[in-house]
Amino acid sequence: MNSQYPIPVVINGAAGKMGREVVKAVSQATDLTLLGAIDRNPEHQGKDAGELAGLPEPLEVPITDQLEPMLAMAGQERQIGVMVDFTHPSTVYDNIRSAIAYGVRPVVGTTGLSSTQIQDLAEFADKASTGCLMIPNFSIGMVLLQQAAVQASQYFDHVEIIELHHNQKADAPSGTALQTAQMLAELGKTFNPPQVEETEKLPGARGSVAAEGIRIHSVRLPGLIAHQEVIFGSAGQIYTLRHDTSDRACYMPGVLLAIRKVVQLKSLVYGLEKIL
Ligand SMILES: NC(=O)C1=CN([C@@H]2O[C@H](COP(=O)(O)OP(=O)(O)OC[C@H]3O[C@@H](n4cnc5c(N)ncnc54)[C@H](OP(=O)(O)O)[C@@H]3O)[C@@H](O)[C@H]2O)C=CC1
Ligand SMILES: O=C(O)C1=N[C@H](C(=O)O)C[C@H](O)C1
Repeated sequence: MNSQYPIPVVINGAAGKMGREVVKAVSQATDLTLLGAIDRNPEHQGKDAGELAGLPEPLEVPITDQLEPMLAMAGQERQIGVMVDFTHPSTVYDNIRSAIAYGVRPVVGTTGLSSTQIQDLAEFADKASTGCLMIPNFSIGMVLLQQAAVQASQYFDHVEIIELHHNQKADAPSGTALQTAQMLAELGKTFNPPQVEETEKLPGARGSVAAEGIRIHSVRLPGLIAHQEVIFGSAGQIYTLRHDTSDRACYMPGVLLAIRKVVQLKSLVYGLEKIL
């Protein structure tokens, strides 16, 4: 592939909260070109993606709900095309398979896929020798939090995760909290050995166990964006790691990096930390 051409990018979910940020970020990057802006919302069909995202000038890229024709077009470009997906757990699996079928590289921010679906997509990408980046959290702060948590988990046997999000979020727990629990579980020990026999007077009061005894608690409230605490405890001490987002712009350096990296990959890679 010739890298003298900008990478054509199709954004799926372009009218959503994340999609609008990605429209702005991609349109401002000189090595990328916004080829298509997909969104199912009937209210936004035909609107200019740039104007919808709050840019002062139109980008002359209209919002359309036609994903497949747009992927077909991206698959015909001189440079490998990329589909960025920030949609919904109910549609992302099919979107990824379609993109790969058209030779377009998916960069997936949408969370809520099951581990079976992720495994299946990894096999599909592998067979097609097509790169796919699945990244539950694009912010550098979260990567650093997770690294610190992995380090701390060597010294603490008790840990719980609290994730807090806006109340428009479809999936619980968050993809990030699940990934964090998985990272700690990979250490090979079981956390939170029971100290007493517990009774939940209300089902779910103690959260849900993700892996190796690690519990995740999910909070949903208007006014929140995305936040996570990993709380370690041992006799006489508490060690708390916390990450807060105040603007979805925090994800954009990670999204742009992923777009540039995915065109070089031949299989599915999970997690921002793998491409830093
Ligand atoms: N990886 C990361 O760093 C981050 C990941 N996320 C994840 O990204 C995803 C999107 O988040 P966000 O932008 O906040 O969500 P929004 O609801 O704001 O945007 C989602 C967009 O996808 C559309 N959509 C919803 N359902 C479908 C469907 N079945 N088929 C096609 N399109 C659909 C929505 O349309 P409509 O308005 O009609 O519903 C909307 O335009 C979520 O899974 C979220 O968890 C979010 C932030 C960061
Ligand atoms: O829905 C969100 O907003 C977010 N979703 C991702 C997740 O589920 O981990 C990433 C971040 O927490 C924001």
